[in-house]
Formats: sequence, C-alpha cells, structure tokens
Amino acid sequence: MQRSAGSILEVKDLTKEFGGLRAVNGCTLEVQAGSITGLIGPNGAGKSTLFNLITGFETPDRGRILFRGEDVTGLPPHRIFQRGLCRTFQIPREHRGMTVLENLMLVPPYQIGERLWNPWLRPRAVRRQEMGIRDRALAALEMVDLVAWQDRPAGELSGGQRKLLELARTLMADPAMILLDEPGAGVNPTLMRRLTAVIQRLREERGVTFLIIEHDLDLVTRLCDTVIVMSEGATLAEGPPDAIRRDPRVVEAYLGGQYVAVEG
Ligand SMILES: Nc1ncnc2c1ncn2[C@@H]1O[C@H](COP(=O)(O)OP(=O)(O)OP(=O)(O)O)[C@@H](O)[C@H]1O
Repeated sequence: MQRSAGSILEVKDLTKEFGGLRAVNGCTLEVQAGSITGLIGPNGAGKSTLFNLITGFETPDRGRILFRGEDVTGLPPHRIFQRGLCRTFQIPREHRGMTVLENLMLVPPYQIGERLWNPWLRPRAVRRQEMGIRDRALAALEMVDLVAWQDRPAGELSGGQRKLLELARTLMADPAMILLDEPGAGVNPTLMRRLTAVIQRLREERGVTFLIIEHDLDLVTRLCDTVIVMSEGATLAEGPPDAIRRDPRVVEAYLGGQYVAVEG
C-alpha cells in the first residue's frame, strides 16, 4: 500500500567520482513520503555511495538533494540528522560495554548537561532534560521490544538485536525518514520478522518514510511498496516489487542471468 503524500526526498542529477570512477553518475530519484522504498542493484551500482551523499558523509561533485523541499546538499551529517533524515550505524566498539539504555541516551545532540557550566548554573534544567532523554530512550526501546535488555551491555546483544538497537538510536532524533543499509544481512528469521514489524509500525504510527538497501529480494518484495533499481551509478527502473522482479532490464542488469523471473 502506498500512501502517497508527495515526495519527501528528491535526488537530482547527483554525481560523485572517486579518482575517475563515477560511483554515482547523474542519479535522479524521488522517494514518496510515507513509503517503504527499496533500493536494489548489483554490487558496485553506487547504492552505498548514494546513501553517503544523501546523509552528508560524502559531498557530491554535481547535483542536488532536497529533503522536505529544502536543499540539504553538502550539509554536514549532524545537520541532516537533526532535520530528521537519519541512517542507522553500527554500535561503535567503545560503546559496546555501555548498557543498551546508555547507548540511546548518548544520541541527542546539544544536551544542555554537556555544556560546561550548565550543571552548576541550571541544575534543574539539566535534570529535567536527562529525565526527558531517559523517557525517550525507554520509549524507543519499547518500540523495538528491547526494554528487557536496557541494563545489559550492548555488546551482549545478538546481531539482529543490535540492528534493532541501531534502529532505536535513530528514533531518538524523531526521524521523518530512515535509511537502512542491508537490514537483513546476518539476521535470523525470527528477529527479521520483528525488524520488519517495527519498520511497518513506525510507518503506520508515525508516518516514518524508509529507504532500504537490501539484496534479499524476497524481503524487499514483502516489505517495500516501491523499488528503485540502480545500475552503474544511475536509476535503471522503478516500480512495485513484483513488476520490478519481472522487468527484463532488471533481470539483465541486476540479476545478471542468475535469477529466473517467476510469473504469478
Ligand atoms: N571512498 C571510495 N573511494 C573509491 N572508490 C569508492 C569509494 N566508495 C565507493 N567506491 C567505488 O564506487 C563504486 C560504487 O560503490 P558502492 O559501494 O556505492 O556500490 P554499492 O551499490 O553499494 O555496492 P554493494 O552492493 O557491493 O555494497 C564501486 O566501484 C566502489 O568501489
């Protein structure tokens, strides 16, 4: 089901070269607000580079990125994150000894308590803010069903649980849109169902838009309303998952003949 409310993200003629190699080559696409959009394509098609450009970790050589109608091209990652365009990240090694809850409480930028004099000059404001952050962190843990793990070190989580925690971290920023890079990789089927349910719930209850890089086409078909196919740095095709799986250009470019399109 696609509940189109116009596009939330527009990428226009985006190009990024690395030493003569055009990783992203005049890429243009739109993501509809409230959609769960899959981004697929063969290895080296430029998907991860596109994510890096959208989230400010790389600067494009050419082109524009509009988020909610505003130009965010070239903004630093934290500014883009603050605007509600978030991506998941692996829990850094040094944070794995901290509890699951603490990992979430680290996230919000510009905590009053972190400014040098505030704990002395405005102790109540700092305390209030800490309580607010704790409440938000607990709400985020509840969303991903990890409340029971709140006091355990993050390093004790399984691979799939860690992905849920990574998703919970984006929730601390009140995201309008979340970019996920291969959520299915290395996650067991039970946790994958949970992750899928959380993604659908976030879309239903909070209207969060998702753009998801994923190699598992069955997962893409189950989860996504629309699929965008990238090949050689540009958009090759776009459409509903079933149509994309049957599109001869996609079979040719993406699946390289290894995949046999199934009718039905
Ligand atoms: N920082 C970089 N320096 C040099 N080359 C890069 C850099 N980042 C990406 N590339 C190259 O750009 C091309 C696109 O890579 P990218 O990782 O974006 O593709 P991808 O579609 O995400 O691939 P995969 O599905 O294998 O992750 C590749 O040829 C890659 O080697």
